[in-house]
Amino acid sequence: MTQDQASGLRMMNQPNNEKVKVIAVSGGKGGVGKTSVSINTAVALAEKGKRVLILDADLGLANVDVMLGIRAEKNLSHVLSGESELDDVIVRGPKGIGIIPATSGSQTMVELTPAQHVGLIRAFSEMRTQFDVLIVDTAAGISDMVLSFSRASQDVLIVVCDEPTSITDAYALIKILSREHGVFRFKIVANMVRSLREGMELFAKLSKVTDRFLDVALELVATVPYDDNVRKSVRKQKLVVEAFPKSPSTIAYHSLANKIISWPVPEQPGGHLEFFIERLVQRPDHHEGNVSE
Ligand SMILES: Nc1ncnc2c1ncn2[C@@H]1O[C@H](COP(=O)(O)OP(=O)(O)OP(=O)(O)O)[C@@H](O)[C@H]1O
Repeated sequence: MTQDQASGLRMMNQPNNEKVKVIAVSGGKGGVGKTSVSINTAVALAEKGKRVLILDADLGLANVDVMLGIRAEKNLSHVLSGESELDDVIVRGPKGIGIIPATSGSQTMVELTPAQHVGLIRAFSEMRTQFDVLIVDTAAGISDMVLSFSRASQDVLIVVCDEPTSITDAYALIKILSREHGVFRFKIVANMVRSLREGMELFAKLSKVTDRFLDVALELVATVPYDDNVRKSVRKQKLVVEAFPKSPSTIAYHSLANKIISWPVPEQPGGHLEFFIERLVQRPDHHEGNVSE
């Protein structure tokens, strides 16, 4: 689809001009806590009155719905194949958050075909469901899908934890996003840390290498403590923010949610998801940097 076609679709289908904040949550490495950060923060935002939608773009492994014990009849694969619209696959989670489930684990669709990519862009431009924040829980690694969602989002959150490969994989992701996709600002979440200090040290480790080799700006936006209640609540198929409202990680997710609310949404003519779709269709060499300058 060309950009012109994309504009046409938007003009036909955008129901209103509400501004939407789109945040990609990435990590480079798997298992760092991306999904936990995405859904707990989503529920914290919902508790503050925001309408939140999570796109589970972790196409290799269905995650969000499993973590919440939700049985989804339809998922992103039905949208990609053109059988369903995005509005029809959205399932409701705690506090009314909307979830667009990923394809099931049996389907290995880590990379999208060009036709599926076009289908996804069309699906977004035709979506009628109203929301204030879209959180894209991307897959681990640096597939095209991760790169295009990160490029298209206003804010890119990178989750890291204290494991050597977490820092190197986060660095690899930041390098490719900055060098080839025009993303220069990154918001770092230090996860599973034993102390605030450990979080700051982790951030310092990553900034040291990015400052030396890349032209990017990193900001530490959250330090989520290691918290046994995260796993305990998963076993109950609940989220820690619901099951343990006073737990240290819950407090950290709420503080991240408050920050997210304070981040400006860039002024875009037409509003809604226009910029997101625009940037999903953009080729990597046509970028201008993240929008949240
Ligand atoms: N703050 C935390 N304290 C303790 N355990 C945590 C914390 N955050 C996440 N975990 C645990 O770490 C494991 C990995 O978390 P999660 O599934 O959210 O990671 P992920 O990065 O999305 O992984 P994947 O890429 O494999 O989907 C889970 O067992 C989760 O319960």
